[in-house]
Amino acid sequence: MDVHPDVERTAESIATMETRGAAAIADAAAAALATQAREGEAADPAEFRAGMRAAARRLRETRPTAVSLPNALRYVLRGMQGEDVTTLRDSVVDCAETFRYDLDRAQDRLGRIGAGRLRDGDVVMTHCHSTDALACVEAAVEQGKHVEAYVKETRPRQQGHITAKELREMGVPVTLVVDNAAHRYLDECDHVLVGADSIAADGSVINKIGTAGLAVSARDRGVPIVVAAGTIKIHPDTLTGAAVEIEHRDEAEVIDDETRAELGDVDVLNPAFDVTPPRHIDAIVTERGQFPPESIVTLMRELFGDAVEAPWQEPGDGVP
Ligand SMILES: O=P(O)(O)OC[C@H]1O[C@H](OP(=O)(O)O)[C@H](O)[C@@H]1O
Repeated sequence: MDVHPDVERTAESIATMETRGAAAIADAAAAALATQAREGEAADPAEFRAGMRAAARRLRETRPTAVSLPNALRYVLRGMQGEDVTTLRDSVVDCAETFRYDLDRAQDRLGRIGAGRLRDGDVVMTHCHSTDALACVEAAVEQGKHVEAYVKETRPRQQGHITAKELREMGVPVTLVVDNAAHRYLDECDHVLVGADSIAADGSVINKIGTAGLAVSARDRGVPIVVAAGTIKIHPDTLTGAAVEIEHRDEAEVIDDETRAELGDVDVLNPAFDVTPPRHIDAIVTERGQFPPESIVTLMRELFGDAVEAPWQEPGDGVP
């Protein structure tokens, strides 16, 4: 079934990482579902529902690791109610709007909670670019605290440059370092502050590749590791034992054509994420408060219950 061109464009933009970051992906997916509902050409309720499921599947298949994407799709499709096309359409559009509004508010709230951990004069080390992590720094700055940052470059896509720029816009002094220099500068830092793409039931944090190594180094240097992540990053499937799929991206992000030719027969791996175990994490800051990683499972049960639906599936199709 064809999906609305806007859904196709959004899916492309997520897959190519023009739209990136777990929260931004969730927001874009909800907006695309609203467009599918508003502008899709469905003759009857069954066709409307099938069109919504097809749009959700197209968005779902773009990137596998950030659970904010399927959580957004679940939220919007669960709100799809009605016996005629107009009611169905309105319910999806309303639900997508509520989701996007709540996502924004949740980030503001978690920012204020995370800011409570930062004292005047603190230095943070960041990895990749996380809007949740930056919300904590921004709130601290708004409270009048002076915060400085060591920003890891984050190979291969160098999202650290985005972080550096946004911190500078907040007036935060920034020192950009290559990833391998993190250990050297941790003694000058009071916190490691990162985001998350998914949080598993045991409190493991799945985030940009390099987070796990940074956490090991930070433990060694006695620097607390704080993960800023809205509850949209909680991965309900892990409650029943499912593993979080780690995305592997193209080798072209790591080496160019010329280097590829020089290297010859060499395998290149480009995993986008890694898993930091709960024992290396001090706190997970959400809009519902901050939690030790081990207690995330309680929040997960409260928010998602035990049954995880895949509302984009066609009836009778067993594959989520
Ligand atoms: O939701 P926010 O906090 O903005 O971002 C969360 C995480 O999403 C990013 O992944 P990518 O750059 O899309 O691969 C980073 O891993 C970042 O920590």
